[in-house]
Amino acid sequence: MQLFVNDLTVMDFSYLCPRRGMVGESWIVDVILDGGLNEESMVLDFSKVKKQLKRLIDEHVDHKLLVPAEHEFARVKHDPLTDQVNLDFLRPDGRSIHLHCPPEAYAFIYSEEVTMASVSQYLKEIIATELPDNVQGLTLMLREEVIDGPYYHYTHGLKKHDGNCQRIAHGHRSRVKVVKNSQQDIQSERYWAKRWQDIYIGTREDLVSQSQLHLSEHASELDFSEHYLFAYESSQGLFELIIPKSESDLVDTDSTVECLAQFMADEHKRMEPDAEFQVFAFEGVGKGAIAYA
Ligand SMILES: Nc1nc2c(c(=O)[nH]1)N=C([C@H](O)[C@H](O)COP(=O)(O)OP(=O)(O)OP(=O)(O)O)CN2
Repeated sequence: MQLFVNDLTVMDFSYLCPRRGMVGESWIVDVILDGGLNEESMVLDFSKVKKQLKRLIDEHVDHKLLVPAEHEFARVKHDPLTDQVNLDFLRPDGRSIHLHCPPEAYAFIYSEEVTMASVSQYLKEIIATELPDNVQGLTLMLREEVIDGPYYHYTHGLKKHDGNCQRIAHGHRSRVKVVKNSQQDIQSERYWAKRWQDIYIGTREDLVSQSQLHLSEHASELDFSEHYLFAYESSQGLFELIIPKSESDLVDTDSTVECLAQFMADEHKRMEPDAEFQVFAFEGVGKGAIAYA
């Protein structure tokens, strides 16, 4: 017998890609369980499927940075004294990425690439150990939201959030809608899809100098003029990130979706002061903020 649950959850996370850098993603999870019936004549109570599987997925992927631990660019070092993990992703041509964060900020995928297949395998191994004996098989199907217009992938961290969004490198794949003078404006939507294609959105007040960071031996060799350096401390610990300027954008506010929607609306108003703008900024799938300028 097979049991299925579609739209079990949406995983919002970022991953490291040798070519694209840091990529924000939102993947929808569908699941199929194979097994015999238990004493309730069920493969597994839907409520348990939803709660237990979602909890495991949240714990192991959601709001984390996924690292392709077997890629030749990846260097990982745990400091047992501080319980911080240094991650260096040594992309060539000055595009390396470096982090110094609590262990919970990362998920290590033992593969050369982070793909739907490698993440599904990683989660399957974790979830399989927690299933009751009558459930013998598990299939996880990951998919992107179908978006019939422009969208972007961004990574950010919300230092004031009291949950996992405080992690400095988690992200989303998000659609955007811009209305200019009461008409949907595809040109403006394409502008944001290009500007924020694979972007790190940092808050200007989180910029620090190199002397304020815990640099790994790899990061200390960098040309710092080509990188932004961000750091903050929040309830889960100390978060530090060094990332190429060419793959980042700066805002003067926090990067909540409310602030990003307003940032976009204000940018349009600055470029065309005589027009009226309404921006629908999504954060992942099915939620977001609307701003006016
Ligand atoms: N009003 C706002 N609330 C939250 C914002 C925001 O910008 N404005 N942002 C976040 C985080 O960035 C987070 O990444 C949002 O992800 P989400 O998956 O929705 O968060 P949850 O874990 O709470 O939801 P699940 O569906 O359970 O994964 C948070 N809030």
